[in-house]
Amino acid sequence: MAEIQMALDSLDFDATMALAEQVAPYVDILEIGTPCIKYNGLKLVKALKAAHPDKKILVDLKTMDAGEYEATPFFEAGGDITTVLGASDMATMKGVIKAANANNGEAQIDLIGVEDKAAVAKDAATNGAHIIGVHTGLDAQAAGQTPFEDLKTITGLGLNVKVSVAGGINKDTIQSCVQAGAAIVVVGAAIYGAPSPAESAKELRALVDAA
Ligand SMILES: O=C(CO)[C@H](O)[C@H](O)COP(=O)(O)O
Repeated sequence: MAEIQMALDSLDFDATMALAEQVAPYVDILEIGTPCIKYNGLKLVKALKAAHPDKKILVDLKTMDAGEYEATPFFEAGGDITTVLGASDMATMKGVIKAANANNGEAQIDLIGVEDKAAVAKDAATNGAHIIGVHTGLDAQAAGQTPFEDLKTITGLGLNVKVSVAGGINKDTIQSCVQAGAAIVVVGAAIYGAPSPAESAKELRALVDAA
């Protein structure tokens, strides 16, 4: 069964906690988005884990250097998954993988901006990555890009890792992502931008479970 990850991309601490409360019944992973974690820091990781001990917390650090050093406190604060850029040095990725393993967590390699995504995915999987993230970022989405072809390329490699997909996923595309082999589907704007985020998350849950 594929997991749904809700991207909490607001900067506001209280709004983030409130949105998590609304969507939690329908999602598996609560993601603290990159701008949100930079703005709010470890305090938000602790608060979110305390409020939702049954959910995985992904901290979208998008680490680029000093992997183990940067990721460790976020795992210790209650994060279950942190992200590291596939554009970083393999030593950085290995540092985050080491921090994850030391804390019973998972390291996700984010392929955002990576030219040869298949090569990085293979290398990261060989080095113990837990999740490979196929990701079209917000700025690339605004330029008309989508993650769907890259998703097929990465799942087609048959690597022994979970594949996550993010980048403008909504109710019209979520089932095809699951059918293409995504173990985790990430949704941000399609939930937080909906008139009722809870209703949107509920609808997406039903679609994923039926896929
Ligand atoms: O990581 C992100 C941006 O870098 C977003 O959280 C991710 O893309 C999901 O949001 P959306 O569904 O709105 O694209």
